Amino acid sequence: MVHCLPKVFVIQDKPMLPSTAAVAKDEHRPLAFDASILGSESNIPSQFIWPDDEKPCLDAPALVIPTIDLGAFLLGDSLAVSKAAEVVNEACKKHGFFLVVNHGVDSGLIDKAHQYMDRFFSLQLSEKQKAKRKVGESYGYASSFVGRFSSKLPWKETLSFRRLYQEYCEAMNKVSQEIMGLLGISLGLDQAYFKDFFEQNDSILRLNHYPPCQKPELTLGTGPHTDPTSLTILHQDQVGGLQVFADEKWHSVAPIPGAFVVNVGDTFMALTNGFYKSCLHRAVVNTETVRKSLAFFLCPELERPVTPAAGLVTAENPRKYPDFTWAALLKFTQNHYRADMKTLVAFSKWVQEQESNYKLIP
Ligand SMILES: C=C1C[C@]23C[C@@]1(O)CC[C@H]2[C@]1(C)CCC[C@@](C)(C(=O)O)[C@H]1[C@@H]3C(=O)O
Ligand SMILES: O=C(O)CCC(=O)C(=O)O
Ligand SMILES: [Fe+2]
Repeated sequence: MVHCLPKVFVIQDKPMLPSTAAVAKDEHRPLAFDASILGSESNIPSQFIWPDDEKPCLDAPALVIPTIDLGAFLLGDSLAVSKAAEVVNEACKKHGFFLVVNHGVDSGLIDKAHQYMDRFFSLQLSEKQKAKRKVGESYGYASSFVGRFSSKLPWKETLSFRRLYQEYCEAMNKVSQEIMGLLGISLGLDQAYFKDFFEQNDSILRLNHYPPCQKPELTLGTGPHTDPTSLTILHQDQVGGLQVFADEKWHSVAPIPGAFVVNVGDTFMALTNGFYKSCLHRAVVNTETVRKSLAFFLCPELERPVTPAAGLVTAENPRKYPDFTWAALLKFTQNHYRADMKTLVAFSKWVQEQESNYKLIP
């Protein structure tokens, strides 16, 4: 009901996905999230309250995270290479998540990227809205996706783009190529296999800005999901809030200055025919401090067929997913399905349905 809505909301366009929440008359119109005001609001709007079975635990135990010394791997010493390959193989088969240190990315560049981010998110909402993401597009400014969803809204604002932040993206591209070399070796493939596959790519950089929340036990900065993309290289600030699901429970991932958090996404899981798991994760918020993260999502070229390496399809491990393109999966997550922990299964079903519908047309 309109009188329940705090004044921080501004009316925007219609949502693309049907609401699953009971919405009162005027709540059919989605709203915008003004971080500067909502951070001190103790009356949390219902659209931001997550169902009980998905509510966060704020004191999750810390995960012991496998760590890769990328510098040592790149020197090519055979012992360091086989050690690194063993660590990623184990981590990716189990939960799809590891840390990378000694990666060679200048700390000044990372700091600069965070400072630019501060400048953007501290602008007034009306200014940020000038970069607003258009319906059906995956780039631009989004405040809680109020134009896309109407329940389980994430407590965050994001800015996603492809070409800006050139220097940072180039550094991430280089690191991701090196990690792809290591992932190839770890699967018994040629070091060049995934490097070649991802040499041309349609990657995305996303800046996540999580304002404080007075009731963090009710909300989520980013809901539980696996990334539909291939490999995510995330830099989180020192606040903490990232959680990973491993050994049947949620764990917190303590920030380590200068380290990158790397996780496998659904597209890479498909490329390995399910050998490597896409990592289930989420982000919680807190009452005191703004939290920021920079996520580089390595993605294949939009139209390049995503099909598993021949050596990974065997009699014991037959094909798990249909061939697809990143363009199709991206479209699926932007227009039909909100990425969660079951995206790849839902998408595979959708692809198969599309194919059988197509065959029915004479
Ligand atoms: C292709 C993508 C969709 C989301 C951004 C991303 O680049 C990779 C992860 C996806 C996401 C973060 C998963 C949780 C739900 C989501 C809506 C979000 O909270 O941001 C997802 C992103 C999206 O814009 O659809
Ligand atoms: O902010 C974080 O720590 C995680 C963000 C995330 O999972 C995402 O953007 O896909
Ligand atoms: Fe993610």
